[in-house]
Amino acid sequence: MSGALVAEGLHYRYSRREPDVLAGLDWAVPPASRTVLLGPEKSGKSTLLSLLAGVQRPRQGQIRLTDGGDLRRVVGWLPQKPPWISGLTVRDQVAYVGWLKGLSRADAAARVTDCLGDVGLADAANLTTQTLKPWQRSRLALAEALVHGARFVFLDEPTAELEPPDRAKFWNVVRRLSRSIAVVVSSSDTRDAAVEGVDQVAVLAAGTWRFSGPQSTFLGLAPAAAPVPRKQKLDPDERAAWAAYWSLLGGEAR
Ligand SMILES: Nc1ncnc2c1ncn2[C@@H]1O[C@H](COP(=O)(O)OP(=O)(O)OP(=O)(O)O)[C@@H](O)[C@H]1O
Repeated sequence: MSGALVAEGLHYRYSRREPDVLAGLDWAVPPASRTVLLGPEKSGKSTLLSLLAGVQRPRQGQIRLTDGGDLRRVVGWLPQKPPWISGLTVRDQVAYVGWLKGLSRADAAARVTDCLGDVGLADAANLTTQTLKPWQRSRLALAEALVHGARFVFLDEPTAELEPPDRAKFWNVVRRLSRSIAVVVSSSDTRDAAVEGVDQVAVLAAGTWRFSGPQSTFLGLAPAAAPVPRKQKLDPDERAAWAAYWSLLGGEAR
């Protein structure tokens, strides 16, 4: 089994005039795992994931692999609003991104078929990007995040726009991918923390951890006295996730 990705003492702020968004965060992402990162709006989820994915650099602190590999070669990133190149086919866009990430043309072309299969887009390989539905576009971006052989992928709010059937299919893709790679999913929907097979849950608020640990421990935090949210029908685990989150945020969650 290969090593974990470890972050130590991460500090980040967007400008000198503004306070730190992250103020000394430590974290570890195990290999071949599924992690859900929860937090209220503007708590720093996107900032943290973009640092871990190498899109931005921390002001202080370090991110490293415990097995000493080259971080840039093993991380992949799915932004909240993934861009696409109009006019290319799905196959060509993924191959192009692979080439941009340093693969030879031949290696990129060879990886495309595997990646599109892994994300459930094999049937869409010859469609042009502008004809894709939103869920297909986010799968395309996921294939791009994986094309160079990522071992850790960071997905920023990938379930935010998905209806329940597409959400369930998305989690099936994550389960399949995480047999060999670590998948970290940020979300503002506590139902994602209750999905079967999630290993780790982390809760970030105002740039500091309120919780980080196994899903079973997280669900066990649920106080019986938590109010029941009215807007959604929740199964027992989803209700436990919501109640645990609510109590970790000191009753601020809605
Ligand atoms: N490009 C940017 N320039 C300046 N400030 C930013 C930028 N991006 C984020 N911020 C600020 O950093 C803080 C954390 O934002 P971030 O997007 O990381 O949180 P988040 O938990 O992902 O929020 P959301 O769920 O709303 O996307 C917020 O105060 C936000 O306004």
